[in-house]
Amino acid sequence: MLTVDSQHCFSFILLCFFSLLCYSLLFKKLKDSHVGRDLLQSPPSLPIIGHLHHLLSSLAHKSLQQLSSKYGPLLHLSIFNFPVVLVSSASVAYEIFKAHDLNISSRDNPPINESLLVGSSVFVGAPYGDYWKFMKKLLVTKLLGPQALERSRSIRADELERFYRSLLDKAMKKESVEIGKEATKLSINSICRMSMGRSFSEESGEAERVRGLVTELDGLTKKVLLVNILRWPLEKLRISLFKKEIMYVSNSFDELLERIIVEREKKPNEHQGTYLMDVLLEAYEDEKAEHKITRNHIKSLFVELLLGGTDTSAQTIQWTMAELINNRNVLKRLREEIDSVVGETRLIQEKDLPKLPYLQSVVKEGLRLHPPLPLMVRTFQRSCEMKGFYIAEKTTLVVNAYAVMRDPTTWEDPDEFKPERFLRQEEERRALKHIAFGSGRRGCPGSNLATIFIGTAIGTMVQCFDLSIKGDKVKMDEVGGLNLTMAHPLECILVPRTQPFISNQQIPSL
Ligand code: HEM
Repeated sequence: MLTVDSQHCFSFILLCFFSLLCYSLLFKKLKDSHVGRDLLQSPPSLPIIGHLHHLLSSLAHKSLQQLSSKYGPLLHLSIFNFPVVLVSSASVAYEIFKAHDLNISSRDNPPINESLLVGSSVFVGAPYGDYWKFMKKLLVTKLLGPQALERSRSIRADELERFYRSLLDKAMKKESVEIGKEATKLSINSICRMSMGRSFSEESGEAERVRGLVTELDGLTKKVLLVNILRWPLEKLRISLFKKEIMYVSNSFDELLERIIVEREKKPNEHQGTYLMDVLLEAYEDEKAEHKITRNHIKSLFVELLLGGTDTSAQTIQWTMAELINNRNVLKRLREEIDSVVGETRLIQEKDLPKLPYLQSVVKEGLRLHPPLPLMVRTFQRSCEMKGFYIAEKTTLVVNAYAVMRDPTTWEDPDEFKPERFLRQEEERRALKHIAFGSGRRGCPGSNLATIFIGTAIGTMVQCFDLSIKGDKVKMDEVGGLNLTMAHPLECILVPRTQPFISNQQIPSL
C-alpha cells in the first residue's frame, strides 16, 4: 500500500495521470447498463481526471456553482471515470431528497479502516443500516432530541453565562475579541458537558489541545472529501492518500478519548445512564446489547460530534456577526427586538428564542449565505431515474447547498443579507430552499441544538455590547477547505451597553 501526504500531492497527481491512463485502458467503465437511456449533461472535462480540478480548486463550492450556472442545475461529472451527480438548484434538491431519500441515505466510508475520522467505525460515514439506526436512536434520545435538550438546558445556560462573562472581561480590559475563538469555546464546552458531564480543563492546557485538534481536523476536511470521492480508484491502485496526516489527528483524539473512557471505567456507577458516553460504554460492555459496539465506535462518534457540532456553529456565529456589523440597519432592528422582549436587567436565554422572530430570521439568513458545510456528499445505492435521466448505482451525489441557497431563480437578491425575507414570505420558510442542515434521514440531527447555540450567542453579543472593528466593513472573503471559513477571522472591540447582569441561574422564575 502506497501512502501519500500533502507535500507529495503534486507528484502523486502526476503519477495518477499515468497509472489511471493504464487503468482505464485495462478496466472497463463501471457499468454499461445505461446504454440507450438518456444521460445527464456533462460539462467539458480534462482527459483522465475528468472534473477533479473543480473539486481541487481552493473554493470548490464556488467553482461548482459557476459550472452549474453555465450548464444547468443537474449535471454529470466524472472523476477518473467514476460518475458524480452534481445538484445545484432548490427544485432538483427537493426532488432528490423527497423521491430518492432512501436510495441516497448512505455515504461511502473511505478505506483507512483504523482511523477514527474516516475508518470503519465512523457514524457520519456509516451505511444506512442497523448500526446507523442504533447510534442515531441513542444520539436523539440522549443528546439531541427535544427531551434531551430540555434536560440539558441548565448546562447551556451556565456555558452561555461563562461566554458572556469572558466577553465582558475582555471588554472591561479593552482587549480585542476573536469572535470565532470565543464561540468555539462555548460550543465545545457545552457539547462535552452535555454528552459526558465534563468539559476539558483550561488550567491543564487540555481545553487548548482539544481546540487545536478540532482546528486541525477542520483543515483536513477537504482531504477527507478527496479520499472519499477518490475511494474506488485509490482502492484499485492500492494508494492511501493523506494517510499520515489523517492518522496523526486520529491518534491524538484516540489518546485523549481513551483517557476519558478509562477514567469513567474506574467509577462505573458515577453517571449510570445519564450521559451519552455512559450509555455507549454500557452497550460496549453488554454482551447482549441490541447492537455490539466497539471502543472505536464510541471514540469515532465523539470525534464526529466535536467536529460536526462545534466548528460549524462557531463559524456561523462568526459569519452572522460579521454580516450584522456590515448591515447596521439589521443590527439596530435586532437590538430593538431583543431589548423589547428580554429587557436590560437579565441576560437573554434560550427560552426567549421563540419570542424573537427577527433573531431567528437573522440566524437563518446567516446560514443561508454562509452554510458551514457547503457541499453534501452521498452515494446512490441503486440505479434510478431522475428527471428522466439515468443514474447508475454507486454514483456519488454532491449537493451544492451554497449554490442552492443562492439560486437566483428561487431567492430574491440572493447575495444580500436580508433576514426580513423569512418574516415576510410564508413561502420562504418552506424547507428545501434552505438546506444548510441537509435533508431527509441523513440530515443533521443537531440542527435544533445548533440553532440554540447560534441564536443565544448572537443574542448575547447584540444585547450586551456595542461592537467596533478596524476599518469600515468586515472583509467577507472565504478561505479554501471544505468548510466555509472566514479568510480574515472577525476581531472586535466590545463596549458594554448594559450594566453587568447577575446570574440568570439565580432567577428561579425564568
Ligand atoms: C451550524 C451548525 C451545523 C450545521 C450547518 C450542520 C450541517 C450538517 C450537514 C449539512 C450535515 C449533512 C446532512 C446531509 O447529508 O443531508 C450534517 C450531518 C450531521 N451533523 Fe450537523 N450541522 C451543524 C451542527 C451540528 C451539531 C451541533 C451536531 C451535534 C452535536 C451535529 C451533528 C451532526 C451529525 C451526527 C451528522 C451526521 C448525520 C448522519 O449521517 O446521519 N451537527 N450536519
